[in-house]
Amino acid sequence: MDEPLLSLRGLTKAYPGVVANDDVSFDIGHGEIHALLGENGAGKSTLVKMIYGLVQPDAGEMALRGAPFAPAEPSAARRAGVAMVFQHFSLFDALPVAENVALGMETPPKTRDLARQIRDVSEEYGLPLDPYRTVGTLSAGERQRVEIVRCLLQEPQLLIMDEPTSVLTPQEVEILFATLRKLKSEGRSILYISHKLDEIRALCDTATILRLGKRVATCTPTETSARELAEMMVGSSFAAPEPRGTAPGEVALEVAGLSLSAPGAFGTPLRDVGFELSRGEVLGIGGVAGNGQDELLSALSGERLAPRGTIFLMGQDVSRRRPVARRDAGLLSAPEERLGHAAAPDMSLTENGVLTAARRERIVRRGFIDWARAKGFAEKVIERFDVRTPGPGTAARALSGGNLQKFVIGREILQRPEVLVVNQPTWGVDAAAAAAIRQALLDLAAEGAAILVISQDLDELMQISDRFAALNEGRLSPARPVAGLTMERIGLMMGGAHDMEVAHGTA
Ligand SMILES: Nc1ncnc2c1ncn2[C@@H]1O[C@H](COP(=O)(O)OP(=O)(O)OP(=O)(O)O)[C@@H](O)[C@H]1O
Repeated sequence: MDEPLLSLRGLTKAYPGVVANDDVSFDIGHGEIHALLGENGAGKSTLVKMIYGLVQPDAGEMALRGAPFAPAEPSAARRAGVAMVFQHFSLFDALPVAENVALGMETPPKTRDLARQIRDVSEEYGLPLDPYRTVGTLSAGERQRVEIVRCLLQEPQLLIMDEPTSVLTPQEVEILFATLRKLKSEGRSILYISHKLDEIRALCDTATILRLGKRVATCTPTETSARELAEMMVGSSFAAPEPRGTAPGEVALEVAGLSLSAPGAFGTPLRDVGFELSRGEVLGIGGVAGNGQDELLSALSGERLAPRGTIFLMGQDVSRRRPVARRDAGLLSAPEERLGHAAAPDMSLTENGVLTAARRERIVRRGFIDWARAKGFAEKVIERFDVRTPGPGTAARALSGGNLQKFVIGREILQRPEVLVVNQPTWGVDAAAAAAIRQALLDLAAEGAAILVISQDLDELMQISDRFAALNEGRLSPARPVAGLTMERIGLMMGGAHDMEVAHGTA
């Protein structure tokens, strides 16, 4: 089997102001798990979009099993045996699994037959899924299974996955890896985009590294250290974040007895949430996605008002204050979903800066927007946080995911919050940029701000938090100092075994 499954030769794609892929060539073999690595904006998404027929190359060619391959649209790629699982799922919450799968098919079978096929495939590949469950009730990991099973029903030869583990628990990651290894054993190939270098080393046979749109190397990840991989991506070495060891000061944020009903049919209610957060301190909140993370952020930011007497900022009850008033008082936040929630996709970075910094940066005065000041602020964020973009006039949607994330977090940090609440601050951000964001959060804490980091990345929380608490079905465990916390204890906290201590204490 000398001939590769897919060969890429000289692929080039330019956008205004940036060459997203520059003369990229490499091969993907049969039965190979091939990692695609690179910093934010290196061109990974653009490359896989060309393979999947979503974007047409300006130059270069592809061959699938030796035959010319130039899909004009995704359905052509699918017919040729290429399937893709996106980072953002395209599922309808109100419909059951089987109907969601049917919607993506050109000639769907009867629901009963399709349900059987879904069961068969999900059992065969170890991805348990009930075809009749409503998608809105599924966890992020289960939704991803729907997308994977939908792809597997097409019997693909090449499965493209864009950062699949960012929404999964450690256990779910293991299940996914077992599935991918089974596909490999059947001779199918996988192109795997990820920023998690340890995972790539555990799973992938080969890795291609892109930097600034060019292929810089193709290597064997098991023979290359995570540090070497990261350095190939950035082209230099970078420093891991260092805590500064400040002693916590007075309490800046206090939450007590905070209960809120679920915001919609598929949300999570908050149940008697309480914690204290001091100046100079980083409190990490972990937990599996969908356990109240978004709801906690909206209650703290003021997007949803909380019952009186539940949220205190520097001793003042802000529970009934709206977002603008909370911002004025020094409580700033950055939600998880960067496009649509944290940033308005069609607005420029300058305009997106105005959205949250209007008052604190004195961009709006006497009802007028000072555009020079607005642009200056956006430029400052771009420069300080190394946001790769042609300039502040660029629309938010034209930025790569990681670069927009750097902008969204940087925009809040530069407003010098008293309390900063962030959800998934480094989601989809490459290793070097993630280290820079974490360092910026630690620096902010060292300057006396109180920081609440909600994240599904346990390594991140262990690295930067002073104390850790877990959300489980809308309940928050007591916060514990991170020093001395074992993985087993963390697992128990995430699983909701909050009363362990009490039980032991009274035994
Ligand atoms: N539709 C578009 N219009 C203009 N520029 C674009 C468009 N899509 C991508 N780009 C630019 O092309 C470059 C490569 O982006 P791409 O999304 O492929 O990177 P990536 O490696 O997938 O990044 P990330 O890891 O952050 O998702 C970036 O500079 C990006 O801003």
